[in-house]
Amino acid sequence: MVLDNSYEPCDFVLFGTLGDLSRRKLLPSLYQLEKANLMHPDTTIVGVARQEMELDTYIEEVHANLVKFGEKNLCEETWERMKARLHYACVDMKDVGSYCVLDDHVNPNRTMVCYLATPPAIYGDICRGLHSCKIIDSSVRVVLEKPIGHDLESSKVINEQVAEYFDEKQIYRIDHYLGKETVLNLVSLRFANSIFATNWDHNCIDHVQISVAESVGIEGRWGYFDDAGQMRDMVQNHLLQILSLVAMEPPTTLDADSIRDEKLKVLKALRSINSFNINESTVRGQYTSGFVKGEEVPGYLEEEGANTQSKTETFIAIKAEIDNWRWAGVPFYLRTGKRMPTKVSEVVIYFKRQPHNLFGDSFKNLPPNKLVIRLQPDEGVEITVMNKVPGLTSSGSMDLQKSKLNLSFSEAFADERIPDAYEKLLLEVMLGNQALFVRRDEIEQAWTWVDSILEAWKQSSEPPEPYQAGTWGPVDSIGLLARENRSWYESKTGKKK
Ligand SMILES: NC(=O)C1=CN([C@@H]2O[C@H](COP(=O)(O)OP(=O)(O)OC[C@H]3O[C@@H](n4cnc5c(N)ncnc54)[C@H](OP(=O)(O)O)[C@@H]3O)[C@@H](O)[C@H]2O)C=CC1
Ligand SMILES: O=C1O[C@H](COP(=O)(O)O)[C@@H](O)[C@H](O)[C@H]1O
Repeated sequence: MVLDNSYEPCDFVLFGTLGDLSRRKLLPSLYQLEKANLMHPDTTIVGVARQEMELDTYIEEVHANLVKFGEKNLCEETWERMKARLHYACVDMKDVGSYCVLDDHVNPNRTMVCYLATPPAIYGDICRGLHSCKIIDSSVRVVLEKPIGHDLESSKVINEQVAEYFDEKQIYRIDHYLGKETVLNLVSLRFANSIFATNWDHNCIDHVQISVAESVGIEGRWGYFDDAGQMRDMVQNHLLQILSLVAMEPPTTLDADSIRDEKLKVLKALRSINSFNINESTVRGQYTSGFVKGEEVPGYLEEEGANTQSKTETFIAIKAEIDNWRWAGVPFYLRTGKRMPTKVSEVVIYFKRQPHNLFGDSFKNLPPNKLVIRLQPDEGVEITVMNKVPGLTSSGSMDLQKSKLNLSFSEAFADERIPDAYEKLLLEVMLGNQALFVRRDEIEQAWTWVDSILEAWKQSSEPPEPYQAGTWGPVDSIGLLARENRSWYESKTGKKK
């Protein structure tokens, strides 16, 4: 990409610049944009935190973080350019009076991007603080990190607090999965290929599987995770966003609202899961100690800081149904968990079997065609097809074999570096394009669906099923598909389930 005339410089103000997300993801992503010459020469980066700090110390801090979490061997020329952009402002984000210091760092004649890498509980305080020093006008953009709320009600409160000062057109809600190259590729795969565009419905598709497995546990985040669980941490946002992109109708254009309107319709069409259908539609689990990649790991209840009575789920499998014309009768099976054998995210489309068998008794059960979209790692797309085995047979019958047409991005685009999701998203905010950010109504609709499941679990008083770390989740998750004569896709990168 090359910067064009429409790309304006901005003051990129990073609230929570000393926090984990900023250090591990945001500052390294800004560095990569710098390296790729995608930062406007006049753009500045203003780090904001509550610690008193000289600019030189902040610069040293950023440098150390880039080395630790970004590139070991920083490109000196890139770093010199990035360093020249850095400012630091000390603000107690809960103290309205402390925001005036920002006047010394931002230029009122330029676009200001406020990235709130702080706990969502203080988003309202930050907006109030910015308002108090008269810094907000219609050109200011605000970026909100997830999770926005804990349920529909608290999400509405946060959204309202921000909406008091910012119009929806100024608000960029992050779901970092929308910045992943392969998630974006769902749109091109579906709508740039007529072979898929015309076969993408209940006439041709039997069912869809979306799996997002992680081998890590909760990584020292007990306080946050135990309150959230896998449902709020992964399903409410990432899995429902992937599902929406897979299931949405073709948007009229690729502009932000066309895409978001279509995603919203999918979320609205999701059949409610409640106490009547909770047992047949969901399975939740909690990991016990085990081995992941040969290393012994503790169970969830033995993690540092754990409450040993916790019933929080670390694994979920859901049979989701979309009540609309396109998807009637096509289940979408979602599965996500911590401490699974490997890190792998995939969407697998199972097409319907052939209506009639031409190939004799040995091929009575021809396997269905499958489209496997590997989101991470080993990003790529694979289709399984049946082929004639070359050669002659005395009976004259045809021998068939299952083969794979495999497009691996690392081979096909060997010279291209796959950017981190945050690089893409930060660039889009600076360009002022909201297409990859989640609109308020989408977030609230997703909460409506998720809250109903959480409420049904609460009423059932059943604890999550234990599963050993290093496995693919509780046995019942296999049953969720097996009772419909289906099974989970066995990932190439993973072990047998
Ligand atoms: N870390 C991650 O991988 C991910 C994080 N997120 C989201 O990103 C956001 C930030 O998370 P994370 O970086 O992990 O959190 P951290 O707690 O590591 O960082 C938050 C930062 O906000 C600062 N802060 C909090 N309150 C105030 C205040 N009153 N005044 C000034 N500064 C304040 C903290 O300052 P101090 O250090 O002084 O307390 C800290 O630097 C959260 O919304 C989180 O949910 C989302 C996805 C992944
Ligand atoms: O948002 C989150 O995502 C990560 C997984 O992200 P990925 O890009 O590594 O797939 C997850 O580990 C974390 O718990 C969650 O908050």
